[in-house]
Amino acid sequence: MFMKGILLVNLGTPDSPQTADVRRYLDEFLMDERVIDINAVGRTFLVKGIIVPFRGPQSAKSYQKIWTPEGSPLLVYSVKSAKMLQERLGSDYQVELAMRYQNPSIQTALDKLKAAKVDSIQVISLFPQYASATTGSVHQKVMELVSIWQTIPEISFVNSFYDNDLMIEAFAQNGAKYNPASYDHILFSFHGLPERQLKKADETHSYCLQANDCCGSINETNKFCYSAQSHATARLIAAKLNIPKENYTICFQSRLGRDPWRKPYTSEVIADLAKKGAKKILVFCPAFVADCLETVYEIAEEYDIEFKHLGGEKVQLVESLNDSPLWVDALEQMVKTQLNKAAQL
Ligand SMILES: C=CC1=C(C)c2cc3[nH]c(cc4nc(cc5[nH]c(cc1n2)c(C)c5CCC(=O)O)C(CCC(=O)O)=C4C)c(C)c3C=C
Ligand SMILES: [Fe+2]
Ligand SMILES: [Fe+2]
Repeated sequence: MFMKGILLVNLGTPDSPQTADVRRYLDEFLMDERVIDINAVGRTFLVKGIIVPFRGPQSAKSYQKIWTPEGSPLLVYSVKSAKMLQERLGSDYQVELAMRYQNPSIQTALDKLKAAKVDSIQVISLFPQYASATTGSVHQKVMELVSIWQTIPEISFVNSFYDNDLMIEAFAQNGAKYNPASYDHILFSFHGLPERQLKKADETHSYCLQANDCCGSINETNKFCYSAQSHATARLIAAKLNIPKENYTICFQSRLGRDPWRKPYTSEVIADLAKKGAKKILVFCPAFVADCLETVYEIAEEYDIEFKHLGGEKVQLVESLNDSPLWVDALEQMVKTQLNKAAQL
């Protein structure tokens, strides 16, 4: 009997919300040359000299606010959805969950798949939209680790799933519970990315952030662009929920440092909406398949407080896919589609 290995990989989270663990996490994460993509000396100075010592304690306080009795939401939901996928797929498959940074590590997960003598490994990075800093980094790490194995099994990688219909439906169903028509405005807030990284992904060097409405549709030039894929995800969810174009804004959150990141910034869009008299805003965060610091703290807590200070009433977060059965349907479909593709070759 052939045994198929499935490796699900999410970003990673600290082992605990204590400063030392948060610092270790930030260090591993931000020293990744795909994340802070500047020269090694500059990156080391910035990360080890500034961000880890100063941001560490501040981030630890934020993590303490979102930590649950079971642990960090990102890990708790990722583990739950991996278990649900294992149950769905049955005993011909072995599903392992890993985190790109910290634990459970990719090394440990790959060791388990190797011990199970799997015939193939399918890697699914849990980021709907491709970015070098996330999916690219996961794929590089897996390739590095597997490259020294004596026998390298068949390996496939899912590049992105920004338009997966079941995933779109899952976000739409979560949003529908809030009756989007009853809100003054809807935001699709994606994790930000430095403009520099978006431009580096554009091999023509003349399209991304330069052509008029460069993210308005997916085409040959921008098909791997994080921003274009984010815009496409937002359009698809909006279409499912019949949200007219003028009632929503696509924006980007969680920027770090002084370099320009993809605009508009969520914080500025929210401030602007408050100025215009909006009272209730509904926020989807479809760059995240599990709730995490960036959703339950940054959006539901920080931005809600800021909006209220500016005269607004509520910033309502649409919960992420977490352990929803429809999300597990989407994962199952990705596994089966990839296997069918391989069988046809
Ligand atoms: C969804 C995709 C993500 C992209 C793209 C991404 C890029 C990116 N992130 C940072 C810096 C930080 N991100 C942090 C948290 C964080 N980021 C993602 C996802 C993406 N990041 C998630 C899911 C999380 C939450 C993790 C959790 O434990 O809940 C943080 C740490 C938190 C903090 O201190 O505020 C930092 C720092 C950069 C620099 C970057 C692109 C280059
Ligand atoms: Fe991030
Ligand atoms: Fe782009």
